[in-house]
Amino acid sequence: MEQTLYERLGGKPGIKALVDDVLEAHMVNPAISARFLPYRERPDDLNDAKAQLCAFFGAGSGGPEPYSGRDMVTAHRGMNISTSEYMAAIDDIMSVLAAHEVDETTRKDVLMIGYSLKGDITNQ
Ligand code: HEM
Repeated sequence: MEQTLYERLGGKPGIKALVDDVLEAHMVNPAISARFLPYRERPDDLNDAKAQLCAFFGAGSGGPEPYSGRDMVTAHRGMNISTSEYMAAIDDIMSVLAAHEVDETTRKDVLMIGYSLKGDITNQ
């Protein structure tokens, strides 16, 4: 039987490692670092954000963990995230997946899911 996306991403530990590195990448990406650097001063909030992201990606990729965070429109409302900021975030995600040697089909699957959320996240 085919593996779920969750399994292909390495399950819970694999997704945790990806989320950690994606947030680190956002903090040094000049296009979006200003949005994320405040978390450096608030490690508890950073850990909460990471836990929400792990649950979101886990639940969305076929894993057992429930996601109890906000929907994407509500979570990003009022931030006025531009299309170029959105693309910068997607670039970080794709780079981290490549660095973790996630295979190309899986990278494309993640890209499609990310792209499907664009309208919910940008210009809200
Ligand atoms: C595919 C793209 C994205 C996904 C899947 C995503 C997912 C999420 C999730 C699951 C949360 C947690 C929601 C909660 O705590 O209830 C969140 C929060 C957040 N996102 Fe995104 N996001 C994306 C793109 C972006 C972009 C492009 C930015 C900014 C450049 C951004 C900035 C933030 C910030 C600052 C928060 C924290 C909000 C708060 O705690 O008030 N996100 N995102």
